Amino acid sequence: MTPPAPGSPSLAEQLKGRLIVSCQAPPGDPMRHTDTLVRMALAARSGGAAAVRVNDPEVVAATAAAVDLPVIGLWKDGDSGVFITPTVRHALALVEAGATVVAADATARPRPDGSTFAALVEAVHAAGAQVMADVSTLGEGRAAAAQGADLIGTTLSGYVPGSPVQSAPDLALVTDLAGALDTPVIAEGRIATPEQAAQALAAGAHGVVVGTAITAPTALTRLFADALAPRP
Ligand SMILES: CC(=O)N[C@H](C=O)[C@@H](O)[C@H](O)[C@H](O)COP(=O)(O)O
Repeated sequence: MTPPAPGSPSLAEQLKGRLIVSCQAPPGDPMRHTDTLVRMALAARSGGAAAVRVNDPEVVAATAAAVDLPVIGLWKDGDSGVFITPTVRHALALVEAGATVVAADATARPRPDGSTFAALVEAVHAAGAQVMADVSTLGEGRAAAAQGADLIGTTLSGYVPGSPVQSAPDLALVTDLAGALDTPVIAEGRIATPEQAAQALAAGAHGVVVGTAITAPTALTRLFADALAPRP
C-alpha cells in the first residue's frame, strides 16, 4: 500500500457522500470470472463510483492494477460463521494484493482461528491499509470503532443468527450507528434503488455500498423471470 501523497484527500474524504460499488459474484455464477469482475469495476468507475468492493485476493490484485479507485477488499472463505476475512492471514493477503481497505466480519461471533477483530485491525494498520468493520448491530459497531476500525458497515444486518431477515436496507441501524459513532458509517445491504441510496445518506451514512442492484445480472434476471413465470 502506497500512502496518499501529501495534500491529497484522505480515504474518508474521498468516500464522503459517495457511492461504492460491490463487484462480486457468488460461487457458480457465470460472472465469477476475474476479468469480468474487473470490467464491472471499470464500468462502476465510469458511472461515478468513488470506490469498489471486491472479493478474493486474485480479484483485488487485478482490480487494483486496472482501476484507478480505492479497492475495499474482502476474502469470503467458507459460508458459515465468520467467513468474511476471518483471520489476520486473510486480511494481510488482501493488503498484499493491493487493497486500500480490508473489509472484515466484526460481529460478536468467534473467529475460526480464535483470533480477535482487534488483532486484525492492528495487523492491517501495521501493513499500511485501513479496515471496514462489517457489523449487524449497534453494539458490534461500537465495539469495532473502539477497536480501531476506520469505517463501520451495516453489511451483516439480516445475515447473522439473531439479526432479523429483512428485504429493505437497515436504515434504522445506519441512523443508530451514525448517531453514536464518530467513525464514518457505510450503509450496505439490500440498497436496491437510487432513492434508497439517497435515504441512506440522509439517515447519516458517510457513503453507500450497492452490489446486487448494479452488478448481479443473474439475480436481477431471476427477479424479472420469476415475476413472469414464478418457479414452483
Ligand atoms: C451478507 C454478505 O455476504 N454481503 C456481501 C458482502 O460483501 C455481498 O454478498 C453483498 O453483495 C454486499 O454486501 C452488497 O450488498 P447488496 O448486494 O445487497 O447490495
